[in-house]
Amino acid sequence: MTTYVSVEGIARRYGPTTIFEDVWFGVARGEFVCLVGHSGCGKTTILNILAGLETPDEGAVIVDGTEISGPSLDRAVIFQGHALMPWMTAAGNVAFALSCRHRDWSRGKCDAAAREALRRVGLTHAADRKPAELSGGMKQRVGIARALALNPKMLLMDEPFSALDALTRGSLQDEVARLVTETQQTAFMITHDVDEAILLADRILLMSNGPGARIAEVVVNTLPKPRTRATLHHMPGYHALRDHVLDFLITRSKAFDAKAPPPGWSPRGVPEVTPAVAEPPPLAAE
Ligand SMILES: Nc1ncnc2c1ncn2[C@@H]1O[C@H](COP(=O)(O)OP(=O)(O)OP(=O)(O)O)[C@@H](O)[C@H]1O
Repeated sequence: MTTYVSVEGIARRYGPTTIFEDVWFGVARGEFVCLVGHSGCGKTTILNILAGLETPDEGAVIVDGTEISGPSLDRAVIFQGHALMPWMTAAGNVAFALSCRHRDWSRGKCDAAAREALRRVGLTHAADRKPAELSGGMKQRVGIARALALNPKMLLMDEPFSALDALTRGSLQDEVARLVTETQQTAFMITHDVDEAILLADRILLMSNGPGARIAEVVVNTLPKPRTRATLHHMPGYHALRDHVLDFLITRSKAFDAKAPPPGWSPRGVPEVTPAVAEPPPLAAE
């Protein structure tokens, strides 16, 4: 896989406080990368830097060979809140984004493409409703439809399901897993939910606690796709993977010290681990 995004030594500082520094990683074309870490370590800042909404205090982000200098419709963001325009219908919201992306498209073409995008997320029936007439999950679906309709080169998601109830969250996670696998979408997502990361990610970046946070470890998720929430925990390797990420969050994220790093760690050579292969396959059913 070719590297699409290259994050090269970025840092964020506020006065004397370094939130994170020396952060290096890449995202390959078609890859789904999740960033996991405790509150305050700088995850949203990193996503905003990738989106071009913030500039790093040091380092650079190279996308497709060019350093980014601001936001682009090539990198669509799905936020925690859905950020829909309340006076427009669901279809209107998606069509508006499409008309910004494709200045030469007619109103009819934008509307048809918007309705197709809403169909893909199961919202055909709600296309003509305004956000106030939609549930939280439906609104978030509109946000997802809008981002996917733009056919971005990269999808950036900041805890897109965290404000939803557990049932809605689960079904949307499955939908996003299906859609990104189908479309081979390159994606970068922040989550606090370990199962969500295991469901969606090809690689999980584990960030140590701030201040002075770093990418401490990269976990390679070898569980086969397609994955669904219903089958995930039966997959051989799932428990080893989950325990590894949880152990990091509970103990190693605090203990990590970039001045006395674990053997084999360097900012540009963060160790990749593959916990799932360490777990023997379950015994065959009698
Ligand atoms: N204007 C500011 N001045 C000082 N510190 C700031 C400012 N803005 C953000 N920070 C700090 O930067 C750090 C990183 O914030 P960020 O939102 O990126 O963290 P996060 O890992 O995404 O957190 P969460 O998981 O809670 O969303 C936080 O510790 C925050 O307190």
